[in-house]
Amino acid sequence: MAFVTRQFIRSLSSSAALHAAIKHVTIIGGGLMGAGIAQVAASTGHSVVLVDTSEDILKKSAKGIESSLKRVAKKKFAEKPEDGEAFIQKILKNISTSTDAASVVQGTDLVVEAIVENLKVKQDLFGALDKAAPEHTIFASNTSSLPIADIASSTARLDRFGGLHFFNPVPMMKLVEDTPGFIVNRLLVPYMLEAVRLHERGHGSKEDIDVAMKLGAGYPMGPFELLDYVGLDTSKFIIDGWHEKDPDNPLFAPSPLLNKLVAEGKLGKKTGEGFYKHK
Ligand SMILES: CCCCCCC[C@H](O)CC(=O)SCCNC(=O)CCNC(=O)[C@H](O)C(C)(C)COP(=O)([O-])OP(=O)([O-])OC[C@H]1O[C@@H](n2cnc3c(N)ncnc32)[C@H](O)[C@@H]1OP(=O)([O-])[O-]
Ligand SMILES: NC(=O)c1ccc[n+]([C@@H]2O[C@H](COP(=O)([O-])OP(=O)(O)OC[C@H]3O[C@@H](n4cnc5c(N)ncnc54)[C@H](O)[C@@H]3O)[C@@H](O)[C@H]2O)c1
Repeated sequence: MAFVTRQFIRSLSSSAALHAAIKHVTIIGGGLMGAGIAQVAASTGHSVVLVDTSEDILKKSAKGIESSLKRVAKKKFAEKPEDGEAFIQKILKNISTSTDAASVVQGTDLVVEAIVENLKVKQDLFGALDKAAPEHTIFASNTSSLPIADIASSTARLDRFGGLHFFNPVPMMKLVEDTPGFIVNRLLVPYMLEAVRLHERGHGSKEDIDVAMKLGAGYPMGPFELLDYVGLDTSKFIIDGWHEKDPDNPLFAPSPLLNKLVAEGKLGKKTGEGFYKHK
C-alpha cells in the first residue's frame, strides 16, 4: 500500500480488534507534531500520555492542544456551542503528560515518536525504550526524512517498528504515509528549496513567490509561509541529512539564507520569526 489516508486510520482505529489491541498510546515529543498526534489519538478514544523533556514544554503543548480543540469544537458545534465544552473536556481527559518516557512505556501498546529530526537522538531514545517497553508494544516514528530501518536498528523489535508520517497541522491534514521514501517530502522539499533559491538569486521577493503559488497553483500557503509553519530547524535537519547522503544532488543543496536564519534562532512561527515575523 503506497499510503494510507487519515480516514483509513480512523476506520482502522474504530475496528473492534485494533482498538482492543491499541488502547494506550505514548507520544514522545510535545512540539508541533507530537501535540497534534496526541490530540488526534485522544480524539479517537485512546488513552494518551504525552512525553517531553520539561514540564514547561508540556504546559505549552497542553495549551496548544486545548486551543486546537476549541477551533474544532467551534466548527463542530456551531449550532449548539454549549456541547462544545463537554466535547473538549472529554478528549482532554484522555491525555496525561510525563517527563519520564521509560516508566510510561511500561504500560503502552503504541509509541509514536515526534522528537527532533536527528538519527542519533532518535536511535538513543528507541534503544532505551526498547528495554523498558513490553514485548507487544509497537514503535513508530514520525520522521520526515530518515530511513525507518536506520532508526529501528537500535532496537530488537524490527517486526514491530514502523513509520507513521503525519502532516502539519495534524488535526486538519487527512494523510498519514507509511511508505518507504516519503512521497510527499520527496516532492515538497525540492519545491520549497527551489523557492528559496529563486529568492536568493533575486528573481522574486518571498511575498511575490508566496502569492504566485497561492493564486497560480491554488496552494493554501506559499512556500515561505509553509517553511515558517513547518519550522526552519526541522527543514534544515531534513535538507542537511539528505545532502549528506546525496552530496552531488542539486535538489538537496543547502541554502545560505535558510542556514543564516536558523543560526540566528529564527525558526519560523514557533519562535515568532522566520522568513516572516509572526504575532
Ligand atoms: C525544505 C524542507 C521542508 C519539508 C517539510 C516537511 C515536513 C513534514 O514532514 C511534512 C509536512 O507536514 S508538510 C506540511 C503540510 N501542510 C500543509 O501543506 C499545510 C498547508 N496549509 C493548509 O492546509 C491551511 O493553510 C491550514 C489548514 C493550515 C489552515 O487553513 P486556512 O484556511 O489557510 O486558514 P485558517 O483560517 O487559519 O484555518 C481555517 C480553519 O482550519 C482549522 N484549523 C487550522 N489549523 C488548525 C489546528 N491546528 N487545529 C484545529 N483546527 C485548525 C480551523 O477550523 C480554522 O478555522 P478557525 O475559525 O480559524 O478556527
Ligand atoms: N514540523 C512539521 O511540519 C513536521 C511534519 C511531519 C513530520 N515532522 C517530524 O516530526 C518530528 C518532530 O517535529 P516537530 O516539528 O514537532 O518538532 P518540534 O521542534 O516542534 O518538537 C520536538 C519536541 O521534541 C522534544 N524532544 C526532543 N528530544 C526529546 C527526547 N529525547 N525526549 C522527549 N522529547 C524530546 C523537544 O523538547 C520538542 O518539544 C521530526 O522528526 C520532524 O521531522 C515534522
